[in-house]
Amino acid sequence: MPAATLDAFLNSYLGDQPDERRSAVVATIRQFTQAATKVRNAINQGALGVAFAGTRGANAGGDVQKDLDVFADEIFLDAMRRAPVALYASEELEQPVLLDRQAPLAVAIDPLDGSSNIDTNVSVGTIFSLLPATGAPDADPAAPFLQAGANMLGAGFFIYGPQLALVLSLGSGTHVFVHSTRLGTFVQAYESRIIPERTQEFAINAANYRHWDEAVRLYVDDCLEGSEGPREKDFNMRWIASLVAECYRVLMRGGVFLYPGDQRRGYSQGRLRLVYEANPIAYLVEQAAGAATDAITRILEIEPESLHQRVPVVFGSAREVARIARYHTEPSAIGERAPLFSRRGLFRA
Ligand SMILES: O=P(O)(O)OC[C@H]1O[C@](O)(COP(=O)(O)O)[C@@H](O)[C@@H]1O
Ligand SMILES: [Mg+2]
Ligand SMILES: [Mg+2]
Repeated sequence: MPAATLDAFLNSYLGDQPDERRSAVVATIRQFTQAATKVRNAINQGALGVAFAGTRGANAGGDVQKDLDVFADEIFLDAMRRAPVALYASEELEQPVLLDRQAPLAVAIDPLDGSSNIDTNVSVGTIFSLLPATGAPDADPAAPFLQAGANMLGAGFFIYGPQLALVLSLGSGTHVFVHSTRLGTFVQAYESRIIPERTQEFAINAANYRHWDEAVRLYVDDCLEGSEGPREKDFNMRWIASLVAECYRVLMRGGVFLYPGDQRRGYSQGRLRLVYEANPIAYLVEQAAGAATDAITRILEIEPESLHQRVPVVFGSAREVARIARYHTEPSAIGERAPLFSRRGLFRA
């Protein structure tokens, strides 16, 4: 495949007679790439950087805030001040920031995803969504962010890993660009991604096993039984604790990711945030022929009720995501572990 630059890709998205919205999308992505390069440079400095992994208080969602979370938020907010963006809603901020009330876009962002990995030199990232700026930005700044994810104009994430990469969808496929230090720009590295519909790899934080509901336990039990269980094949398990890294892996080779709700206090809706994390990831996964649900319902159809709400998340290879929904919606099959053969029919690959 000839390597196309991000610029060439964005120009072809613009077409010959770009409308205001498309022009705004492109201008915003250009600002994002500059900001991401700055954040990557800070991450590359590791402990040599300024107060790199220090902690602050808690953010709007109640998570411990690291200095790098705040630093990344400031860099991206600053970049969005130079973009045609009306409102900036961040995981790190209580309320959206009003930037340019005339502008056509609203940006939702998780400026630094996977922050628990900062000190461990594991990939972290920045996740963003582009939404149409609806309503009156002064009167109701939350309104554009409470649209169902299906209304998004585009979504993406940067991953600060061994490679700096941008995963991007503007509504027709999911594209991966790697930053070329030689060219000083992002270059398309792969064909538009297609997530295989079947998989033998799952990702979940198994330390929470005792807190899960029965459907999730049964699903994982069946995977762990491997070729001797009802799935009749062996599985591999992964957990990076960095959503961007998990999603990147799924885009590259398939797999399924679960962060379900569980019995821990504050975790009934899992850990991930609908507006800042689940929606953009679901958009990218669907655009790559995968599926994303809250275990049952398609994520992109959920209408957010509040900016920082959490949602259970299951995404990846479409058949595996559908199978996990069946573990939830057909409890009779779940309740009766025996006879094994009755489950075999229902859950066979
Ligand atoms: O530590 P846990 O419970 O396994 O959760 C890991 C998940 O939390 C996250 O780190 C949440 O994102 P933030 O780092 O932006 O808060 C995800 O990237 C990851 O999938
Ligand atoms: Mg996150
Ligand atoms: Mg974060």
